[in-house]
Amino acid sequence: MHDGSGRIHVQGLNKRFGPVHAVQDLSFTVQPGAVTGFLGPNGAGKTTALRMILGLVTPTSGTATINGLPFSRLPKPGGVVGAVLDAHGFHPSRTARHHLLCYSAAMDVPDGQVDRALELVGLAAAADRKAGGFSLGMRQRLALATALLGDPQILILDEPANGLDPEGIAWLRGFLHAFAAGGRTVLMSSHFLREIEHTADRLVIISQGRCVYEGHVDELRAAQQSRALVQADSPEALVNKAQEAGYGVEYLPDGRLAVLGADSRTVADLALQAGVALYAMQDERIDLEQLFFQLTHGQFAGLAQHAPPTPETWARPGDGGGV
Ligand SMILES: Nc1ncnc2c1ncn2[C@@H]1O[C@H](COP(=O)(O)OP(=O)(O)OP(=O)(O)O)[C@@H](O)[C@H]1O
Repeated sequence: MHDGSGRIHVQGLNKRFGPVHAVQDLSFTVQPGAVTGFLGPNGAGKTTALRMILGLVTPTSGTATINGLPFSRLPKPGGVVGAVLDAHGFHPSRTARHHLLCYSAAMDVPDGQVDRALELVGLAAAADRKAGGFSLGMRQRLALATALLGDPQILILDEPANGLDPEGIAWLRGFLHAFAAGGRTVLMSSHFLREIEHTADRLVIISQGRCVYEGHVDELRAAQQSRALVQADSPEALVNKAQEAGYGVEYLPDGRLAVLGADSRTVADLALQAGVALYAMQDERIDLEQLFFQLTHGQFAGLAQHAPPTPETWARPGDGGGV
């Protein structure tokens, strides 16, 4: 039964495993009607946080609630949350349908939901094939079908795009968008911003167990100002015109101008108004991946000091280096 909220609320969550402080004072909210990407480098604490939300790991302190309740107190949790933490736990000799029937019986869900779930994830044609012969992409879909059995309000997916080919990623994106557009909630983890930036509407980025960003993907892009790089025959006249229009301008060492927050089309219009000829224009795109590295820098600090081996490391004695 859906109560119309579909909100996940994490407040001051901490988890220690002996000396490892896996999740540190983590707070964020996941809203319904959107896909929220839960992002962080390897070891950032994503899986631990998801497991705490799902009541599989006990927090050292803090709370995680779904629709205002801890997972363990949700009435009929299968109808509220469907989760995929691992797409590998299938009995290899069981068919996809048989696998789902085992779960539907355990969840007290009508058997009709099995065929619906297989249809929803595009596995209807493979329903009677053994899961042991499934590709990684098919296993991901079967895991998703399992999560959908209870017709949940919320999907929590740990690295659902892992191992998917581009077609599989595009399919997953369309699936999750439609699910969220119907007013439901998606929380999905990933360690690649690129993999998630066109799927997620909102982002929660963590590093070393702490939240370093929570907000819309577009806001993150906007935080990194774009700029147009131009070569002008009369830079001073263009600078004056751009400043009049409210744009900041920087002189680059190579003689070009960088007009901050503008695209090349806007700068071309300004140049036309100022009677300035332009010889070259380039839009500098916002590199979200770079921003992600900056935000999670602390996590990589130790690794960065350990430079990868050089080609000399692999040279065998007596190698002349020629081919
Ligand atoms: N059961 C456990 N016992 C001890 N340490 C653990 C346990 N589970 C996780 N950790 C540690 O907690 C930290 C966070 O791990 P976690 O798996 O939550 O990160 P993650 O962001 O999901 O990483 P990845 O993207 O590599 O899966 C890591 O240092 C990990 O080694």
